[in-house]
Amino acid sequence: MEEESKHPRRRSILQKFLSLNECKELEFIHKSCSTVGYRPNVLSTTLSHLIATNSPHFIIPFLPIRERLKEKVEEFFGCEYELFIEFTALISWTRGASCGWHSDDNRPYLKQRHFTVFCYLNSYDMDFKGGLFHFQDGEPTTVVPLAGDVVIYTADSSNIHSVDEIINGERLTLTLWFSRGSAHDEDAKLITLLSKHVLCSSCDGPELFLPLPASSNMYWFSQNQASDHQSGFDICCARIHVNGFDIYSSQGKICSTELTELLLEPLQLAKGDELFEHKFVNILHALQAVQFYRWRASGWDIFKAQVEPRRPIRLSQTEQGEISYLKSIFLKDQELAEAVFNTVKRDEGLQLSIDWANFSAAVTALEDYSCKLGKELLNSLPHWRTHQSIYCVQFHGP
Ligand SMILES: O=C(O)CCC(=O)C(=O)O
Ligand SMILES: [Fe+2]
Repeated sequence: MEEESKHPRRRSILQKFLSLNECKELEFIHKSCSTVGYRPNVLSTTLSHLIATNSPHFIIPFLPIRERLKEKVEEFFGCEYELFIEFTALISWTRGASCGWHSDDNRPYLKQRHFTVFCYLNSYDMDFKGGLFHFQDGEPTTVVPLAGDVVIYTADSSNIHSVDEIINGERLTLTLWFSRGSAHDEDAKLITLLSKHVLCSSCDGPELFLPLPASSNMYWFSQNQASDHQSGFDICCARIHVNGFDIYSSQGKICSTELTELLLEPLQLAKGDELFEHKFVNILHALQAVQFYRWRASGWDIFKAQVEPRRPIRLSQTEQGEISYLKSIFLKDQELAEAVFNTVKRDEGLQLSIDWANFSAAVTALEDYSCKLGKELLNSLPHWRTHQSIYCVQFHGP
């Protein structure tokens, strides 16, 4: 009771708390790494998933944002130095997803969640239709998701809320829950995972952080729950497809028993009758390049002059046939894939404007970007282990 009267605040909207580039960078990570979520039509990227798929370096861009949010939540609710981040995830909702009235601690196993933070990474009407957020009572009642805006509220029953059904597009948030209980500290769990996964794989240098796909079920999107891969689609192939690319397997003849393994093997990207010569280590690596290009596409002129354009190779009829065959396997329902992932208004021109010289520059820039994050991770990890806390470590010198 006393706690209530001292801190009666229950919610706040922080406008433009994240920069547009922060939103875009997290969008890149989500679209490169997400898996099908815990509910139909929902996709998610958790930090532990990034570690498990050999992409722990992608945790780095979350750190300054997590720190700023923690500070803000503690300040707003008057609990400085008392909170722990319980869970961090990128979550996207696609057509058909919605959520009725509820509070965020409404299950016995969720009682440790004391405060909720939703950062909107894209915008209502521009990137998706539907998906308005409502509080059952009090002010504000309705929140219109806009890229960069953040909603913070107490996770208890004083903040009953709902989200309208998504009509179209992909609605993306960075979601965090905060707890007063140190036993629920996400950092401690992540440090344990990082210590296991990273220390053993990093001996040869950070350039080895190439993605490693999880089980193929985790990427299979289907309308019916009991998915046997006979309907629906692979989300990685679908994202590559809606960006105007195809995948080509250089593994020679396709043997049907090994099809599910195929996406774990080296493959190439194609567009129309042109094949890009670069070999990606697996589907996630190819997807990363496509999403990176999409993220940075506007600034490529600077890079273009610095790289030798790699000439595309013309595909033969047989090779084009193989591409169509792969599509028929991994995009069983192509119409559904397009309906789920096609954006609402933006980037309509992107599919038409792919230029292999620019794309090649993007692949090189992605390597530099990943290498920089990888180095930062490897330098930070000993500090995190010592302090049992994940934070932005300041490095001096070159
Ligand atoms: O994405 C949102 O705006 C809210 C979603 C929500 O209420 C939840 O995941 O508990
Ligand atoms: Fe909720």
